[in-house]
Amino acid sequence: MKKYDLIVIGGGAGGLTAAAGGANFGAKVALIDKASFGGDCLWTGCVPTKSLIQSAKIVQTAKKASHLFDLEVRGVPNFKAARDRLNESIATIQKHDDDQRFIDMGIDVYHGSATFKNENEIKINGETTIKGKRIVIATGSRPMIPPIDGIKETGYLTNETALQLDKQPESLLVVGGGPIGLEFAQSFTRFGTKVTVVEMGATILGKEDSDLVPYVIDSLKSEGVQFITGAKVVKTALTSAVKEVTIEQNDQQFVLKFDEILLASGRVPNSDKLELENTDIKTNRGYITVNKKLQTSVPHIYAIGDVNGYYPFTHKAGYEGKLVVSNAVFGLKRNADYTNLPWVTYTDPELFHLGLTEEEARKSGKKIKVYKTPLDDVDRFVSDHETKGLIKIIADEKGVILGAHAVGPGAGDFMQEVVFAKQFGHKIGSISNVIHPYPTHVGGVQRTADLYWREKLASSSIMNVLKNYVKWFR
Ligand SMILES: Cc1cc2nc3c(=O)[nH]c(=O)nc-3n(C[C@H](O)[C@H](O)[C@H](O)COP(=O)(O)OP(=O)(O)OC[C@H]3O[C@@H](n4cnc5c(N)ncnc54)[C@H](O)[C@@H]3O)c2cc1C
Ligand SMILES: NC(=O)c1ccc[n+]([C@@H]2O[C@H](COP(=O)([O-])OP(=O)(O)OC[C@H]3O[C@@H](n4cnc5c(N)ncnc54)[C@H](O)[C@@H]3O)[C@@H](O)[C@H]2O)c1
Repeated sequence: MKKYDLIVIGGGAGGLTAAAGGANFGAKVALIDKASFGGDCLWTGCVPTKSLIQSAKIVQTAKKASHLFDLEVRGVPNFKAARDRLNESIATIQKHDDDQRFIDMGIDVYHGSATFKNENEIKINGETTIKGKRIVIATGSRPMIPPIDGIKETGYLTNETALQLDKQPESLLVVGGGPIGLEFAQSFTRFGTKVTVVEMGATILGKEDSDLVPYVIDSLKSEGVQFITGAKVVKTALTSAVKEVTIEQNDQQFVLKFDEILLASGRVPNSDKLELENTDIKTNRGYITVNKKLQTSVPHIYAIGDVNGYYPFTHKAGYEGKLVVSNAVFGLKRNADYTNLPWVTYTDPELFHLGLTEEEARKSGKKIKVYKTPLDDVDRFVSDHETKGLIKIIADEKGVILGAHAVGPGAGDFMQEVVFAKQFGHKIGSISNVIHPYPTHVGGVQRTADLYWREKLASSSIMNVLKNYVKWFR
């Protein structure tokens, strides 16, 4: 039986980082995946959806150009061409996740389903058994299929199938108003599908700062997306190639008809096929329980990425992949810390999230200050005619950044400066003191930080002294 310092189960964002890191530092590593390496992000998540979003943006820009500049733009956008483009993106990025790259690092690569024989031995496809001193579980998550009466018989799409359609549906019901649902809803709408989103909660994007969400709602509505909130799908049926959907809202039921249904109502962890019953690994609703060092209840076995239930993002899985190398390969005792973990929802306008929302900050009991700049106060957005949006930074009384949120074109990029400042303990005032080129979108971040000094000076007695000094000096 082959023996390893580190066995990594799952070759996605988390597992690939952990395996490469371990091998770089001289550990003997085995990397197992039941499919090709790359995981959800590469094949059915971030990469193809962002490619589709960009294609849809081109279509939208063409429509806008036609409206604004009397350009003649005619015809129906070719949905299949968008699919080809996203597959091209996958193929190009896949080269970084090729088997050979990991073999060249000295890693033993296995393709097959991994199961625990015991707490040190892993079976691959029920045949080969390998032994590891330390094991990292990085098996990710998959779409949750909600318990809707008739859904299986009616048929549905998930992020796994919606990206490879041959034919664009004329009408689409999206179940779930989270990031997956909305990114798909807007893209399909821009290509001409009539999209309705049903969301169980009182609002879509329920985890986001409530000041920002209306901008996304307005933008999607103006493009034709319909929202039904505080509602759930209770029943579906297939009648002469049309999907009949019974929706319940305020104790009333009504039926709508769609060509397709996309389920985007959350995720479930891929832990159920690992035969964890042969170990003492504990789970909570299927998510593998870990401590801050990312150890499971069996200390030499770690769990990273979506499967541990914390923040299902690629960059979080990558962060944990690096951390687990420190802990499992070097024997350090580093804790995971998500205080400075940003995320972005790639609707148009984009939505950026870092740290506490205003609601959370107020609930924390701290005395807080909220600094806001609407994008129509930022020259670059004004000259772009892209003024729908808001930048918001939440700080404590001393200017320590607690949260930062923005909605607007490119918010995911122009807000990164705040992540740097927050992570390295720079206060909001420091952002104001950095020279920003004019006119940039990130200039809006500086403008928001300027508000801190403006308020400080206005409320300070030094201001009166300064005014008297200036009078005297003149
Ligand atoms: C539509 C969509 C869009 C997204 N967009 C973004 C985005 O823009 N930005 C962002 O940060 N995140 C995004 N995400 C989330 C992101 O894809 C995940 O957080 C990330 O892929 C998690 O990485 P992971 O390593 O935990 O799991 P994965 O990358 O999913 O990797 C898990 C791997 O484990 C393998 N595996 C599972 N079980 C076994 C087994 N028993 N034996 C062997 N192998 C196994 C799988 O084949 C897979 O390759 C998106 C997700 C979706 C669904
Ligand atoms: N841009 C990004 O970084 C990005 C993009 C896509 C996904 N992701 C990650 O993937 C995770 C999963 O995304 P998601 O959008 O599927 O999940 P989510 O949990 O964020 O949102 C699902 C939504 O569906 C609603 N819902 C659940 N059951 C329902 C039902 N039966 N009827 C109507 N509504 C229902 C929930 O109230 C929720 O608002 C996210 O948490 C996110 O972290 C990230």
